[in-house]
Amino acid sequence: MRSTVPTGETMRHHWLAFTSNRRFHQAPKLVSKAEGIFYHTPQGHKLYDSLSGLWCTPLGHGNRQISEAISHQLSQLDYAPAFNVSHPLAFQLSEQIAGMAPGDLNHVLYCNSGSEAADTALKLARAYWRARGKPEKTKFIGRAKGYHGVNFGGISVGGIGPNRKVYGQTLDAYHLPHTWLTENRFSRGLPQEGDYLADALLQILEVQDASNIAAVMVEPMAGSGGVIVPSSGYLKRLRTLCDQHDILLIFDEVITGFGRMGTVFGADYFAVQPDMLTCAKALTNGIMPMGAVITSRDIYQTMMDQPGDDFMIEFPHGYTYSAHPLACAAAMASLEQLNQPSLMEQVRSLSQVFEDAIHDLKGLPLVEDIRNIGLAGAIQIQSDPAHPTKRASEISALCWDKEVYVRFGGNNLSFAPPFICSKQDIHEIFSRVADAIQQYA
Ligand SMILES: Cc1ncc(COP(=O)(O)O)c(CNc2cccc(C(=O)O)c2)c1O
Repeated sequence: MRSTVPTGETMRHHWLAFTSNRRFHQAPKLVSKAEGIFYHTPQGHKLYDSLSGLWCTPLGHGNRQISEAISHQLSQLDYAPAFNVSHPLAFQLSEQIAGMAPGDLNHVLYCNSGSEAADTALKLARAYWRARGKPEKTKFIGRAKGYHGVNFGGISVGGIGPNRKVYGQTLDAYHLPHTWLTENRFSRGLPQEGDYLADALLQILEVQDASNIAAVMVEPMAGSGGVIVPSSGYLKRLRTLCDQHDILLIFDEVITGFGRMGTVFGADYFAVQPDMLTCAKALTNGIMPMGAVITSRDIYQTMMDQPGDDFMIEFPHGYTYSAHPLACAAAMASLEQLNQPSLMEQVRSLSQVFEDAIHDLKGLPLVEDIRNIGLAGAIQIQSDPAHPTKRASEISALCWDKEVYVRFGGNNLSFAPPFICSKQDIHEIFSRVADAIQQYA
C-alpha cells in the first residue's frame, strides 16, 4: 500500500503522541523507510538513527531474523485468547526471559508497553501485600526525574512534573531526590558521588512509615530524565534499606533492559536484584508492542498460595494482547540475538568509543553537562529560562537538517545508538551534532 505524504488538513486527523502538534505542522518530520541504523524520509534524505528509534531498536531496522519470525508466526497463529488459553510460544519465550533475568526472577507477566508494565508491577505489589496479610501497604516511592510511562500508576510514581500536572489526583506516592549532582558533571560512566542519596528513603519512612509502603520503583539509570546515572553503591543501598523495612524494590528496565548498559539488565550492571523488573522496547527490538513484568519466585508463589478454590483468579489483571503470538515471535528472535555474549562484548567495546565521542563535545558553547553509561548518553544544554526546552529542541531540528535524528527531552539531547553501529558511525553522529551546536550557539 503506497503511503502518500500528508499535507494541510489531512495532518490534523492524526493527533501525535507526546508532541507539540502545532510545531510539528510547521515543519513535519516524517520517515517512510528504515534499514540498519538509518531512517529515510519521503524526500529521500538518509538520517542516522542516534536513539535507536525511541531507545527500542538496538538491533537496527529491518532485522531479517525478526521479520522472518513474525511472518512465519502470522501464517501459523495470528492471535490467541490471552485469558484461560495460551499458545506454546508464550511458554518458550518466558523460559528464555527467565534464563536471562537475574536470580530467581523467573515468572513473566506480559503486557503491551512500558507504561502497562509499570502499572502491572504497581498493582501486583499491592495485591502481593494483601496476600501477605498486609493490605495497608499501598503507598509507593519513586524518584524525581523518574519516568515510568503515562498511565496513572506510572505518572504517580514518576517524577517529571509536566507529565503529571494536568491530570489531578494521582496515586499516593512519594519521591526520592534524583541522583544528578553538580559535582558529578561531565562524569565518564558511573559518577563518584551520590551513594548517600539513597538514605533519603529513611526520611520518607519517618513520616509515611514502612508499614504503609508497598514498593520503591526506580530506573537503574534514569533514561528519559536525561541519562542520570547513579553512583556505584546507590542501588545496593536502596536494596538494603528496602530489605530492612519490608518494602518491595522494583526496577523499571524499559530502557536499560537487554543490553543498553553493556549487561543484559541494569540489575546485572549494579549487581543488585530487585523483587520485580519491568521491560519493553528492546524486548521485541521495537518491532511489535510488548512489555513484561518479571517477578521473583516469592511474589509468584505467594500469589499462587492464596487461599481460594481452583476457580480463583490469583491476579485479576491482564490485557487482550498479553503474550500476543506475533509479539512473542518478535521477542524470541530479538532476544536470541541480544542474548549473544558476543553482542554484549560488542556493546561494551563500542561504549568506550561512544564515551570518548560524546565527551569530545565538552567545551562547546551551551554544553553544561555530558553523561553516559553503556550505549546511552545525554548532552545537557544550558536552557533559556524563558523557554526551558527551546534550545535543545532547536538544536535537534538542526541535527535533522544535518541528517541525524536526535531526540531532545527537556534541555537534554539524548543518545542511544543501535548496537550494530560502527566506530565510524558513532564519530560521524557526534561530529554532526557538534556542528549543529556550534551553528546554533
Ligand atoms: C523507564 C521507562 N518506563 C516506562 C516507559 C514507558 O514505555 P511506553 O512508552 O512503551 O509506554 C518508558 C518509555 N520511555 C520513553 C518513551 C518515549 C520517549 C522517551 C524519551 O526519553 O524521549 C522515553 C521508560 O523509559
